[in-house]
Amino acid sequence: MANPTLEPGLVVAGHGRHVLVETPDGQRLICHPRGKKSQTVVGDRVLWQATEDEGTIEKVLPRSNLFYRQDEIRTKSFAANLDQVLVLIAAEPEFSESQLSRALIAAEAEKIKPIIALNKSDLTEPFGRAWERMGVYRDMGYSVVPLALKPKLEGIAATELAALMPLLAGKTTLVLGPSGSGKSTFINRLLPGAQVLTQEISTALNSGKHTTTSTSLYWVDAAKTTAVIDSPGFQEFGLNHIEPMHLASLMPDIKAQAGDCKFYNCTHLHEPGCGVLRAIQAEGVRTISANRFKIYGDLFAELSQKRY
Ligand SMILES: Nc1nc2c(ncn2[C@@H]2O[C@H](COP(=O)(O)OP(=O)(O)OP(=O)(O)O)[C@@H](O)[C@H]2O)c(=O)[nH]1
Ligand SMILES: [Zn+2]
Repeated sequence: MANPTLEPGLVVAGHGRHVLVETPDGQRLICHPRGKKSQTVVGDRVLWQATEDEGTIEKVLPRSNLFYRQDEIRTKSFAANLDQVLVLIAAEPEFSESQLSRALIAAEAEKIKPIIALNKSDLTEPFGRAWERMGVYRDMGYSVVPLALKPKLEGIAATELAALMPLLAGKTTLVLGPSGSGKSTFINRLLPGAQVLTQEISTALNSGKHTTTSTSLYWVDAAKTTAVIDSPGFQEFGLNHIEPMHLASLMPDIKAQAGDCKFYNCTHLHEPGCGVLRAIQAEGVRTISANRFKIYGDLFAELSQKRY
């Protein structure tokens, strides 16, 4: 039997090694990890033990998934136990297709469903161009949702947000995106009180220091069935944890053509009888865009470098 003094909880915010744990009755308290090694992330289900006024994390329960990126020197975990990842990009600043693809690949690798949201639909011209660029992602089966999150744009904003809500309902969604895409605006549209909450959490976790928490989980509904997790904008999205030979299977457009390659261990870069290269060289309708094939090739090279 489990130790009776261990209480269950959900990690709802994290800053460095200190986390905020929510108990089943809705209380929140600061917890510290026991020992140096235990790493908790937002979304973790844990068992904690009360100390004088705070708590220690005694155990992290098994995760259904962990969404993370990894560069040469370190692993950066975003969150655990996710149902889906909402990749929020915008008409402006222009997003990098390589960064978008990396986020999608990381999600596929953990079998987490990605949804793409393209914000700032009010900026008609750049939005039109961006929407067109998203065509290949729609073709490979991803949901691409238009958004206008800026509060002033009540008309479109309300309709588009309403259209997104059924996709979020009953799920835990990590919101991910480059700086300036509108992540804070999104959280504040969904939860008008979120800014205040973020501030309170920051203050609690940093003992008043002026730094923001890195990641927080917000309940969207009173019944606590729908949650969104925000995360800080990222610059680099390393995928060092992915084997180069596994890459094609995580890119739906490449995967779709990789079935009839002559060699079972085809890298899809130079082999004769390669289905991917055939698709790239085909006249007429392109099933793999030149951009995506370049991203594949660049990533394959990057992931094939000596690992540490
Ligand atoms: N035109 C337009 N601007 C928007 C829209 N949504 C957000 N913005 C603006 O885009 C800018 C960036 O929005 P934020 O919500 O701060 O973006 P963020 O993703 O949280 O950025 P970081 O905090 O840097 O990660 C702000 O000036 C917003 O007002 C939109 O639908 N249309
Ligand atoms: Zn091939």
